[in-house]
Amino acid sequence: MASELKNLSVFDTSELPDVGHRRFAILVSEWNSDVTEALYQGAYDTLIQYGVKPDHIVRGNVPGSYELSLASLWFAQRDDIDAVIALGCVIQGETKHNDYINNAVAQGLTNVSLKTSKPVIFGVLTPNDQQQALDRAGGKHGNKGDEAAITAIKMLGLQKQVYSFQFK
Ligand SMILES: Nc1c(NC[C@H](O)[C@H](O)[C@H](O)CO)[nH]c(=O)[nH]c1=O
Ligand SMILES: CC(=O)[C@@H](O)COP(=O)(O)O
Repeated sequence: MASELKNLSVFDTSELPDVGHRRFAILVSEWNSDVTEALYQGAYDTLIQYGVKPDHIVRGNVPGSYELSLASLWFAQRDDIDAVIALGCVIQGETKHNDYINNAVAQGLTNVSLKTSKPVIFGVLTPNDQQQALDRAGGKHGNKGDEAAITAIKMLGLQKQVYSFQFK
């Protein structure tokens, strides 16, 4: 569903799990830092709002979104990390470079989540221009960081359900 039709900061919070004991890594790309810092603040604030302890959140900075995959693997392989939130903003340039980055990051983060069996959330904006980015980093379409954080929480809830479910 396009962001035009669904605000990134509006979501169902009726069945969120207790995450008071859960630990999160938030990775932030340094490219387009005006946007990615807003994404980070949204993700951090959302985690705190829904019960995560401040000292259970670790931040890591990467040079660009392409590096999010490897950094996510490093954190996800730690026993004391339950979920990873990867934040970036890849703005379309003059060449196809953004396509290669976006495809690499999307596949890379997916691979990390499947390799580690942990939520690794794709919080990377892939806008055509700066305004589209700002609209999705606390602007009229909400904040992708909010969405990424609540997605991590919901996936941990599903993970707990899956591993605790018993047929009668
Ligand atoms: N143009 C953008 C980049 N480019 C840098 C790459 O992500 C990577 O760091 C470089 O290719 C070296 O491996 N990164 C972004 O996050 N956003 C961009 O718009
Ligand atoms: C994807 C980017 O914005 C950056 O790598 C520059 O892209 P381009 O050289 O295509 O303008």
